[in-house]
Amino acid sequence: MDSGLMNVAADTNIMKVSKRKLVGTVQVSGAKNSALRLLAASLLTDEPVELYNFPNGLLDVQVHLEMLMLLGKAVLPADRYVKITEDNYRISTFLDWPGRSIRNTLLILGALTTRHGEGRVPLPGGCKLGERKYDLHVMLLERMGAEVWEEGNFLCARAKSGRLQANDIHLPIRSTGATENSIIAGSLARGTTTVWNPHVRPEILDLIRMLNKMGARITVHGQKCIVIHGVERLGGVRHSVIADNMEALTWAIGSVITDGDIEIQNFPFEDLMVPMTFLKESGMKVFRGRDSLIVKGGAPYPVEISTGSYPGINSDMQPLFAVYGAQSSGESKIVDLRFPGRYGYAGELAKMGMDCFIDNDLLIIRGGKPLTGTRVKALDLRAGIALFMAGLTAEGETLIEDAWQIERGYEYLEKKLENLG
Ligand SMILES: CC(=O)N[C@H]1[C@@H](OP(=O)(O)OP(=O)(O)OC[C@H]2O[C@@H](n3ccc(=O)[nH]c3=O)[C@H](O)[C@@H]2O)O[C@H](CO)[C@@H](O)[C@@H]1O
Ligand SMILES: C=C(OP(=O)(O)O)C(=O)O
Repeated sequence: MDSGLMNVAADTNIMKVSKRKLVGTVQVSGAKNSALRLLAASLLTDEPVELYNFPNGLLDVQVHLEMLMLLGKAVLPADRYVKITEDNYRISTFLDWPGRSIRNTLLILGALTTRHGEGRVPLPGGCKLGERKYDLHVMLLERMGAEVWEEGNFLCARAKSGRLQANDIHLPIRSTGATENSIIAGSLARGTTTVWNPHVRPEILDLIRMLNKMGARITVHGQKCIVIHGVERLGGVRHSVIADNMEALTWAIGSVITDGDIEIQNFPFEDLMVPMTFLKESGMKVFRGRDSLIVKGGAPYPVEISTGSYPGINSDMQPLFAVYGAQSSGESKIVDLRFPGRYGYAGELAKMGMDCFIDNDLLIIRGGKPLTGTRVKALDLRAGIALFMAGLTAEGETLIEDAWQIERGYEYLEKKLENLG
């Protein structure tokens, strides 16, 4: 069966995509951006952490699990499940990881420093989205009594009094990672930490739910603040990872633009209210089941969106909105307020025939032009999946270089596609 996707050369990591409709049923996996945070939180306890609905197939998750093992944790993966234990090892506070780094090393540093008083981790990696600073992570650890410094390719922290001290953390922007790191660091700090202007989004609520099950005392006060009463120790936990809203949105958009018909199971309705409102207003036809969404193909209309904090449209979603807009007759406009100028992918889509230009911070797409397959490059994860979706609508073959980027955030893509055609 032609899955529409073939990894033609594993060594050069090129993915070949051809035109096809997506028809059938697909199950949304556990969320990358939740699973990674929960893995960092597993460092806060010496007791077992068991995660269900766990996306073992994701490249970033595999990197993270290996990092945990390097630190002294034992990892037992099974089907959509992982168990992390400490087995009497002394956990190392120096993550001497020689491979590709991930953004989550910042949270690993927060977890090591709050539990062991110190940590040393590779500088953060992750998608290159223009300037991606980590000054807020440094600021919050310093506010909690740590000294933080860089040493070559490593970021190091040490609690000056041996244990982090709770404090007020005022975030100037609703940073996802800085909110998560404050929660992680605050959970074992001495006293009460208040995070003002936090980013409250589904992945963060999932992290808080798990930590509270472990014995943490964290309360969310709307978008105003999150209060964390530090505790002496945290225990083991069994927890289920939330569904990946990015993956769910990908299949919904894929169904429309390939004129397909997909039932998306495990659809996180609550987490996608705003993006789905925009898409429904732009021609997406949906039918809601109990925990699934059926999306039928049809004519997409142009979109006008800006990205921002939850419940708004996540910056990660905008490359998919661009592909949606490219299929519609008319002009679509995108502005990314989270990562201004995150439009590198548009240049790659232009190679396939997408008619677009950038005007200051605005991306304008003149939709309705047919796309043609050619050789393009996945500049980051979401750029990669956007090219992949565009490839499903293009005449001829699309060859995506650096396709490993897609595997960072989409597991079992080939297998899922087999069920969709
Ligand atoms: C693993 C994970 O969950 N990654 C997500 C997380 O990234 P991440 O947590 O890195 O993103 P942030 O929410 O922190 O970034 C928001 C904005 O704050 C700025 N900033 C951030 C930290 C800092 O120390 N200093 C600073 O200036 C960033 O440059 C950006 O402009 O949220 C982003 C959206 O918000 C998503 O695109 C990423 O997929
Ligand atoms: C930007 C992303 O991830 P990371 O923060 O891990 O680079 C993403 O998931 O799109």
